[in-house]
Amino acid sequence: KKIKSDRSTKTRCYEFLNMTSRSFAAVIQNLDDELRDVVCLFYLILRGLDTIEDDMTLSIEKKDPLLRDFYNIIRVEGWRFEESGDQEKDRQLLVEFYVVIDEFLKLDEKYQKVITDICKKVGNGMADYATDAALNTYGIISLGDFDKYCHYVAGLVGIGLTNLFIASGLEAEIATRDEAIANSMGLFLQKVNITRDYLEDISHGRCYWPKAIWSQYASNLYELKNPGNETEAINCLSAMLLNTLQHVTQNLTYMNSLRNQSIFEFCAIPQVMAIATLALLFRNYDVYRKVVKIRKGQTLALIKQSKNIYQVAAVFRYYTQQIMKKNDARDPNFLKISIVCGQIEQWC
Ligand SMILES: CC(C)(C)CN1C(=O)[C@@H](CC(=O)N[C@@H](CC(=O)O)C(=O)O)O[C@H](c2cccc3ccccc23)c2cc(Cl)ccc21
Repeated sequence: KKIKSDRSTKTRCYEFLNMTSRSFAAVIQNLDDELRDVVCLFYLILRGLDTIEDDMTLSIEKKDPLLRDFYNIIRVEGWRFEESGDQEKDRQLLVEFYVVIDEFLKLDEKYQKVITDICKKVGNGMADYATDAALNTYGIISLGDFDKYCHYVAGLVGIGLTNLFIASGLEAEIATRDEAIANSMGLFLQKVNITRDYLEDISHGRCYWPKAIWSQYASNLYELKNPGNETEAINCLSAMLLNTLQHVTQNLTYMNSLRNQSIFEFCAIPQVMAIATLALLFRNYDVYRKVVKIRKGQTLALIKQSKNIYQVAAVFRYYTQQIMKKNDARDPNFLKISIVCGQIEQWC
């Protein structure tokens, strides 16, 4: 009986992984044996946290303790959560969360320690911002707030992954130990998602674009998408791109320090997707009409181009040149964008 339940709980975890994240699940399953289960569980635990944070049907009184206590919850055998409302596939993960917990508690202590530590920091960070959103104040005012929020929801994931890579013994390079560049890996991905998801987020009454940026182009974030403000909207988008591009050279340094092939591809694929998405978003008014995504065919081509640092550098060089071509001298960010693109091309 026990053996059967072991097989089914681990299998069930991978079913959730494939259910909750399309293309990325394959990348995780491609990791070396030592890290595959660890990263799969880390991903599912973070997905559980994210589902609770994103659930607009949960009152702040319910949500706050759940987020702050999640690092303990992942040790409570049998725990499940049935009140989560909106996203069906994510909801099912929480209904059967005890499966993730069972597998998590089987991990080597050194991995449990890393994941617990990150969960505690992410949970508290999310709870801090959830309160702001509940109080309906714009939680993200300054560029510092922007980097802090992204640190909580994505930068810490980079730091956690780096600690898992080092704990596994598959990576030892000092450069990856530098928390600032591991943090930067996450900030880049999250800022691209935030820039891309403008319409979806404001339709849910959430806004993650920092006031320090949008207030230079409109008196409120919702106004940006109104007819007649096209030029301001496009230039605001450039300012978001400029803020996001600043992480690229650190990320290239991080990827250049990786030695394990499966870890390299695991880290490189989301980065090349992100730069391709960012280039597509640049000066693209569709951001204010729908969620702009790169085509499936482009995704597959990019995955093939993520095998080593030379290929990744070539991809970054290509999309940086695409951005330079679209750059417009009338845009107040024109010069700064060309400078940061120059720095990226220099690195490559
Ligand atoms: C918020 C986020 C960027 C951290 C989410 N995040 C990622 O975006 C995934 C990619 C992903 O989920 N893609 C989605 C597409 C999409 O959702 O837009 C897919 O289905 O293909 O990658 C990241 C991720 C992968 C590799 C290295 C990383 C280093 C620092 C931070 C995050 C890192 C991720 C790794 C883990 Cl373990 C957990 C979450 C993530």
